[in-house]
Amino acid sequence: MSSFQIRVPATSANLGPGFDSIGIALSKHVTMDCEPADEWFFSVPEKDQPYIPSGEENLVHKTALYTANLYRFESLPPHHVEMTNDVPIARGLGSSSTAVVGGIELANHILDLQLSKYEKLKIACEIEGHPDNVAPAIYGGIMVSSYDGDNLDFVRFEKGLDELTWLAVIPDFHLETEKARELLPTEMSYKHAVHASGTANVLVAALAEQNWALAGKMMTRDQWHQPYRKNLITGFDEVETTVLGAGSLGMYISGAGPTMIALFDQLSAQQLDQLTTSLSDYKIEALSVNIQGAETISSHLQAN
Ligand SMILES: Nc1ncnc2c1ncn2[C@@H]1O[C@H](COP(=O)(O)OP(=O)(O)OP(=O)(O)O)[C@@H](O)[C@H]1O
Ligand SMILES: N[C@@H](CCO)C(=O)O
Repeated sequence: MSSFQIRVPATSANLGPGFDSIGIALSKHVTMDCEPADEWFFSVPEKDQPYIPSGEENLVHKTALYTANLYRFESLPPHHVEMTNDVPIARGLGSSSTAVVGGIELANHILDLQLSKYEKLKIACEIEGHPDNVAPAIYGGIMVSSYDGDNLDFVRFEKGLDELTWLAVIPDFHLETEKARELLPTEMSYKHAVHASGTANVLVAALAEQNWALAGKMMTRDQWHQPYRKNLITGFDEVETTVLGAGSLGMYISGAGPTMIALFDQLSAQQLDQLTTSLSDYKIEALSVNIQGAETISSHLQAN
């Protein structure tokens, strides 16, 4: 067995009202260079070492073993995995999904399982519980998905997305998804849920019609999670006012936060510079869509 490389994109979930259902793959990646070894070892960038273990308890390995077990393999031949990570941990850009999807790719390649993207997504949903990050991490583009623990259905959008800039405004603190979910109500009135689902419906229709202005408007009107989470993000209102003032079509909390994403259909280099200066307390990155999703490349292909 020779060496190979796995690349998994960052993802931004929810897009406002598409809670646990909608997500987009973006132009940041985790790269895993894998080669056979005597024991499992994940070589993690220094900045990530406090959060990502280097041994078999690493989420990538746990997921790979879970996948192997599903297909009646008791173990996986050990590998050395050199990770390069451009996706910040616990910031709302789908880092845990890069690990889950990376683990499925790892098992698929080492054991030659020949899994389809749909089979990979089913496994990823069993682990993550909701498809919003893992679906675009596997397929690329925007994925609108529904998973109830058994049935899995989705629609994928990619048309016109390359015209857009997804400006990530990344605060300098971590927010674990588990903690951000504890803030959400356990019940909602029927009337409120109908209103919240109407907003999500219009978002999806706007994405289908490539009506980006309407999509941006719906992103800011979410009722499912943002009203409960935005108070955790000091400066949320100020960031929103700044990006809307600079021509953003709408801003939402990416995944469970704390990153905020502002959608732009036009953003010049000069505007980007101005925003970077005005929002100097944050890391600012102008991202674009990733269309291909996760990829595994064998070493003989890498050399070509
Ligand atoms: N590259 C990686 N390799 C192994 N484990 C990882 C990796 N990246 C993230 N993780 C695991 O995922 C955890 C972070 O998951 P969490 O769901 O809190 O954040 P997130 O996925 O970045 O955010 P969100 O789901 O809101 O987009 C980390 O603490 C770590 O355990
Ligand atoms: N839909 C999820 C994304 C993070 O996993 C949430 O907002 O909690």
